[in-house]
Amino acid sequence: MSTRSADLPIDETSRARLAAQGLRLAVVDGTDAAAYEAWFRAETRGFHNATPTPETIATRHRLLGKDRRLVGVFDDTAGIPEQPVATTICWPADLTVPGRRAVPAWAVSGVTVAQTHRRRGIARALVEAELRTALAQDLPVAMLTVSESTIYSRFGYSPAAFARDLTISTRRVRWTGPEPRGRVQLVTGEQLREDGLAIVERVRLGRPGEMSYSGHLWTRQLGLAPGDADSRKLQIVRYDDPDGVPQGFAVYELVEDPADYADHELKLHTLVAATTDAYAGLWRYVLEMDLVATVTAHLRPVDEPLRWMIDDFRAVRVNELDHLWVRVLDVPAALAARTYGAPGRLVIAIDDPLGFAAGTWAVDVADTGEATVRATDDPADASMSVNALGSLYLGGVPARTLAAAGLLTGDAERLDRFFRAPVEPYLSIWF
Ligand SMILES: CC(=O)SCCNC(=O)CCNC(=O)[C@H](O)C(C)(C)COP(=O)(O)OP(=O)(O)OC[C@H]1O[C@@H](n2cnc3c(N)ncnc32)[C@H](O)[C@@H]1OP(=O)(O)O
Repeated sequence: MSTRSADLPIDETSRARLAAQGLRLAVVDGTDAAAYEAWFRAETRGFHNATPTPETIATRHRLLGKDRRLVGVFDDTAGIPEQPVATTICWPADLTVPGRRAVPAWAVSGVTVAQTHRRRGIARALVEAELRTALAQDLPVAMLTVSESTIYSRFGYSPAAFARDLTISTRRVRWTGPEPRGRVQLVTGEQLREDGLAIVERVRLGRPGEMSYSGHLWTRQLGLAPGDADSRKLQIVRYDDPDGVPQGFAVYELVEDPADYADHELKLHTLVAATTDAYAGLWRYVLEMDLVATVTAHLRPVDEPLRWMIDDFRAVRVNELDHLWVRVLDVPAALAARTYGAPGRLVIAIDDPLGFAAGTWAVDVADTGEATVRATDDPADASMSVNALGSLYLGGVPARTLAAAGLLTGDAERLDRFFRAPVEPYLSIWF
């Protein structure tokens, strides 16, 4: 699948649109080291990051060059013509949906346009091209995580999974949760390379919003990406159950407070647990660290049990952010990929300015929760934009909320009976 993605031809509509401006839209051959480097330098610059070292470029090329679709927009009159003036990188990944199953999705990332070429429709051409590329591969859904939440609604994307950043005042906290029965072990990233990924894989289907990943995204999480200056700060622990089986891990760094050595901040980068015991063991370890006054935890699930395992609710301050944005492209395939909370028939009318998802669709749900979905002329129970459908898709956003916000009309309670999932959607990584 991935080789095919990289080799698919460039979208003709966007190619012609950019050619009219004297720009060349092209697939970049990621297996060619020089072409990859030029693309990667442009992407790095687009995100205002430091110029990558040769080591970083070589590693990224090795990990990403072969199995990602790299796209660039070239301006042959630009100062560095071999470097694209715009980039994107895409690949197929499995997105977990309600019902412990996954839908194949088009992950879109690295969308940048050089400051010299902004606001002349280049990003629009790139983003729309990759929606059509997704459909050309029969991928019913596209997804991304965003730098700014103002960009992607116009293309039919909408937030479907939220996340929270936590700031915990550890001196106020006493552990009241279960006593973990296993053992927390300090390990190296290398030691966790295989076991850790196996744990990630085990939890993935239990949580709508999680996606399949490995390679670069996993290496980065463990601090094993060469050339990553921050990786030396990372410490890693693994949780082994009483039988010695690895059931979770945490990756964190400690930051000194120059004013008081006893007031370090522990930045929790990742905490993944396959069992409630591992969850308790890892959080307790983190909260009881000596010389630490504050734990900050980035990108945590909105239904984090932690606050119910300590004696002071207000020791945890919460900041919520939109995280995973979903774009439904093929309504029958996308909706049939998940299960539903109620049997029966639901008819929804979808408005989609780009056309892909537009229509009236009957969702017939069997007692098993599985659905068949087809176009219908029946009157709709509810009407909404493709954006609202994207937000409902993983089961986390209540239809009643969207109705109250004026984003859908019709029987929101019925929609909620069908669409709401028992597990809050969550994605534990940026991509
Ligand atoms: C999934 C990801 O990769 S998220 C990362 C997004 N990239 C970044 O944040 C890197 C820095 N920013 C950039 O590189 C560019 O400014 C981009 C990619 C955000 C936009 O590129 P441009 O080529 O300037 O956008 P383009 O001209 O195609 O604009 C398309 C539409 O988006 C709007 N738009 C573009 N950028 C923004 C923005 N930052 N905020 C709000 N709206 C925006 C434009 O007004 C235009 O609207 P309209 O067509 O509805 O009138």
